[in-house]
Amino acid sequence: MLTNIPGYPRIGSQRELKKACENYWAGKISLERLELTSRQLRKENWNGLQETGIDLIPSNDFSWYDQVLDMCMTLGVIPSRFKALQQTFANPGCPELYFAMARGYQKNNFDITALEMTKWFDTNYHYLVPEFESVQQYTLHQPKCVEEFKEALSHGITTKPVLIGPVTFILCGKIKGDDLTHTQLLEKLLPVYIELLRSLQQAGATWIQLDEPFLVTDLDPATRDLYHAAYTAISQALPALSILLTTYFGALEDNTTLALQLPVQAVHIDLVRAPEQLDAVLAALPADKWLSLGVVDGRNIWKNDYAASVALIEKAIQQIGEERVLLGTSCSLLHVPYNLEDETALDPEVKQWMAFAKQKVAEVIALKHIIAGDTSLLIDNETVMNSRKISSRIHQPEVKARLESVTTADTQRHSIFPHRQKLQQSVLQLPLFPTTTIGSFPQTTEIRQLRADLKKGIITPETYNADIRNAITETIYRQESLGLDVLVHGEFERNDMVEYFGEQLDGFVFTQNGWVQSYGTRCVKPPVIFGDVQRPEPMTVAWSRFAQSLTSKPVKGMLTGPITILQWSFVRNDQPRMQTAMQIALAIRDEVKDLEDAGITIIQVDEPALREGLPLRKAQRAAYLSEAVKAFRLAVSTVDDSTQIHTHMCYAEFNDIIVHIAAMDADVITIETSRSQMELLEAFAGFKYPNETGPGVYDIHSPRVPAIAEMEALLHKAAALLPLRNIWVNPDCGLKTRKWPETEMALRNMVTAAKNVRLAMSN
Ligand SMILES: CN1c2c(nc(N)[nH]c2=O)NC[C@@H]1CNc1ccc(C(=O)N[C@@H](CCC(=O)N[C@@H](CCC(=O)N[C@@H](CCC(=O)O)C(=O)O)C(=O)O)C(=O)O)cc1
Ligand SMILES: N[C@@H](CCS)C(=O)O
Ligand SMILES: [Zn+2]
Repeated sequence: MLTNIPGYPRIGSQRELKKACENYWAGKISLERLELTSRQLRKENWNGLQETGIDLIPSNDFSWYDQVLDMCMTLGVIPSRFKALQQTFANPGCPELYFAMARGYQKNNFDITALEMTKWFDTNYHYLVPEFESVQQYTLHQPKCVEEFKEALSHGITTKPVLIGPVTFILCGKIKGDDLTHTQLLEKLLPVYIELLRSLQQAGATWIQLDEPFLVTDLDPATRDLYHAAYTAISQALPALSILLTTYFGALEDNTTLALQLPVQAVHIDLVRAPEQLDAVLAALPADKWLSLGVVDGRNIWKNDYAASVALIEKAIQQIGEERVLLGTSCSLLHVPYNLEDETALDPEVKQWMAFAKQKVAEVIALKHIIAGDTSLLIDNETVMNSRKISSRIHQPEVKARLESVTTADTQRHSIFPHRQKLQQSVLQLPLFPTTTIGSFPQTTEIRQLRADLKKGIITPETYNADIRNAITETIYRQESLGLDVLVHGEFERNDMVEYFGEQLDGFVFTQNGWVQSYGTRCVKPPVIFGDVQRPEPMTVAWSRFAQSLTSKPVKGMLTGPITILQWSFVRNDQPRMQTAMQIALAIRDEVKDLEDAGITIIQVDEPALREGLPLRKAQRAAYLSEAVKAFRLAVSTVDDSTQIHTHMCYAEFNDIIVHIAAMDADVITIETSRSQMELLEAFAGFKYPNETGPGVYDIHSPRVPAIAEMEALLHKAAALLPLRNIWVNPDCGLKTRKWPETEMALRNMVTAAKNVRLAMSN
């Protein structure tokens, strides 16, 4: 029985890659230095996995920014707007083009927007969306995976290169213009894929992992044909290559036969998300195929329940024999932190239930040993599992009782929206096209340093609070002088919009170094929900009250919603996720009420992860959405009609869930639309979305300063689609990753654009 790891974290256990890339971008280190750090990180990962005894060690799971972007560069999927830049940086070893595609490029007389970024399936990891154009000619542009395979070989390690499979690569991209079909695209890409796989084979690769997570989604007949065409062509061209077709994040279900009949050596399935699929897969597995069992959770941080995993493994062994079984994690370990051993401050009782990437690899090896007869490991694990089941730290009867007493009335505002809107207009007295921002302002090095100093005890809480108050004061005045209508306090006191709340809620623990890549060099440290959640005391009220005291303009209270807190945390797996979400909703509800009582007239409850949590299978979506909407409504429906509830969402395609967005019944929703040129608003208009909407007028992910005319044009587009009094003017998302100068320039232009449109509309 071989052991298999589909992918390992790449940011470095101390986020060395983040620091190296950011320093390279800032011109503080050379390319050689960045490459040196990268080589060191890859070597550490490979050596670590080899020392633990893993058989199929991944390579090409490393990336400077994103593995989908790497695939674009490898195959030459480069949008034509980068052509001139590509000629300027013709040397394939030069990363300028790569980073420009990731981050946009606005210097040396170029002004090129980045590739779109979106969520990788239902994770908090973002990938860059490939753009396919009919004029593109694909060639092996930068065979990074071959270089990394050879690099590992030079350390004496034969790795299993990991690539995005051809069909998933196509499906996660966008075809620009409609003169190219998926079939034509596959025909163009396949020869390059085959050339790449051949190069890997020639370099000595025997196993190659092709990731095809789209196989756990609903597929139409044309897409199924793509799978047949792609894998038939690959196996005919390279019959001796062992392809490990890798699926994760769900069950194959109706794609079981399709996946198992493809001409590959082995198929990997996710038995953490979908243990029930094992029987069907074993029954349909052809006699010449191997099965890779993903039994150790790559998406969460809980220790593996060995008894449950062993039952699955033994079932597979009994039916197909040990020699055809591979054993591993459910998916790449990219989604969990490096090493639990680094956590010296974690509550020991909770810590004993947890496992990070390094521990998960050890669990895979332990399971192999148990299968080989070492039952002592099983007994130790059972003791830990039992301690979690009976721990008094987890269950809080008063939380459960409160949740049981929730009624439908608790999830409904007092009056319907038109009535609330009138009341709110008379209280708030806002102009047409009111301007606002999404909440965060630049998290400068100085602000982050303050928090670091507080943590290290270099400054006192009093000094920290005073400095944060100064930052808020300055930001309120900046917003006033920019002429914004609805202000925010800037979120300076927050390390992260989820971790900050986790730190203040019972039932959570948080880590010191549990970093996970979110996009590019940006990382998050998801808090861990281990028990029943409740709010011991107000979390944001003092900051909001202070900010409001500085101005006569409304300052939005700023909270994170229950589904987003759930999605961006590591969630307990001993009760349904939605039960946990409802407990969080009650905690947020108390905060909403306290903010209102403190005189805050507008309260924003962000739900950017609501779309991300949508089940990958359509059949499961309605149930999720109805519960997610209920959780949001429970969180906000405590307020008076005159209090305006905002919500915010980004990174999402909302067309298919617009009905549910409307059901949230927020008075105002601010959404990301600028990268798609407001395409999304057609869905809002078509559906006659009744409440107010702030379609983002500029992309905050890039330092590029948008021109007034650009934003005016977008606002005119919105005005043609929505009732004028329902339109707000705001950026796509929060400004925490931006610097102050570009932020001020962009907002000044935005306010001018709003004023111009107001004027044009009143004439
Ligand atoms: C809106 N987004 C978010 C997502 N998920 C979240 N959990 N939170 C989000 O906001 N998903 C979707 C998007 C993703 N977007 C982003 C945007 C920006 C970041 C980001 O900037 N991450 C920071 C880390 C944030 C943080 O926790 N900062 C801490 C400081 C941590 C730190 O580095 N400390 C240093 C010491 C400081 C020093 O000495 O200078 C250290 O420990 O070494 C804080 O502010 O206190 C990042 O840097 O990657 C993430 C997702
Ligand atoms: N209020 C948050 C939302 C991010 S999705 C912010 O502004 O950063
Ligand atoms: Zn956002």
